[in-house]
Amino acid sequence: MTAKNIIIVGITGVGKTTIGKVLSEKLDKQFIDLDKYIEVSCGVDIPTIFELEGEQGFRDRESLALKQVISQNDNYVLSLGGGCVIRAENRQIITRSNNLVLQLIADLKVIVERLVKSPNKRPLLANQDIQQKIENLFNERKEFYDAVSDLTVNTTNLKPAQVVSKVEQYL
Ligand SMILES: Nc1ncnc2c1ncn2[C@@H]1O[C@H](COP(=O)(O)OP(=O)(O)O)[C@@H](O)[C@H]1O
Ligand SMILES: O=C(O)C1=C[C@@H](OP(=O)(O)O)[C@@H](O)[C@H](O)C1
Ligand SMILES: [Mg+2]
Repeated sequence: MTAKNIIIVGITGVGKTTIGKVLSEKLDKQFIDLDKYIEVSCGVDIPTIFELEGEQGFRDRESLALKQVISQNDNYVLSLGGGCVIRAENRQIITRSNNLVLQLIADLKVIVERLVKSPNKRPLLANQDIQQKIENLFNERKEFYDAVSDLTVNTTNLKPAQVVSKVEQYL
C-alpha cells in the first residue's frame, strides 16, 4: 500500500507529535502538528486559547485549522490533537481525504508516565487526576478513534523508531 498523506490520531500523551515527526523524516514527508499550526496562526499557545475562549473556542479554531491544512498541503504526516475526532465534520474530513489514518494506543499507566515526564501544556489535564481524566477521555473518544483509523499501533513497549518501523512494514 502507498499513502501520500498520513494522519495520526489517539489520546492525548500517547505520542502523536513525537511519532509524527520521526515518521515524516523517515518517509521524507512534510511534518505538520495541528496544535502547533493553531498556535502559530493565532500567535498564542493552546492554554491561552482555552483561557480566553474556552474549549468550544479552541474546537472552532481546530476545525478551521484542519480544513486549511488538508486543503493547502500534500505529501505530509499530520499529527492531530487528541480531541480533534470529537466533531463529526472533522471525522469526515479525516476519512474523506483518502489518506492513511494511524491510531496510536498505549496502556493507560504508560501514557500517564509519559505525561508526568513531559511539561504540562495540556489545559484539559490541568488540576485534574491525570489517570482518571485520561481514562474518561479515552472511554468517551474510543469509538471515534476506531471509526476513523486504518491502522492501530500499540506503542506501550516500543520506542518511537520501532513504532515507525511498524508503520513502514504496513506500508
Ligand atoms: N514511544 C514512546 N516511548 C516513550 N516515550 C514516548 C513515546 N512516544 C512519546 N513519548 C513521550 O511522551 C510524551 C508525550 O508525547 P507527545 O508526542 O507530545 O504526545 P501527543 O502528541 O499524543 O499528546 C513526550 O514526552 C514524548 O517524548
Ligand atoms: O485531548 C484533547 O482534547 C487535547 C489534546 C491536545 O493535543 P495532544 O493530543 O497532542 O496532547 C491539544 O489539542 C489540546 O490540549 C486538547
Ligand atoms: Mg501532540
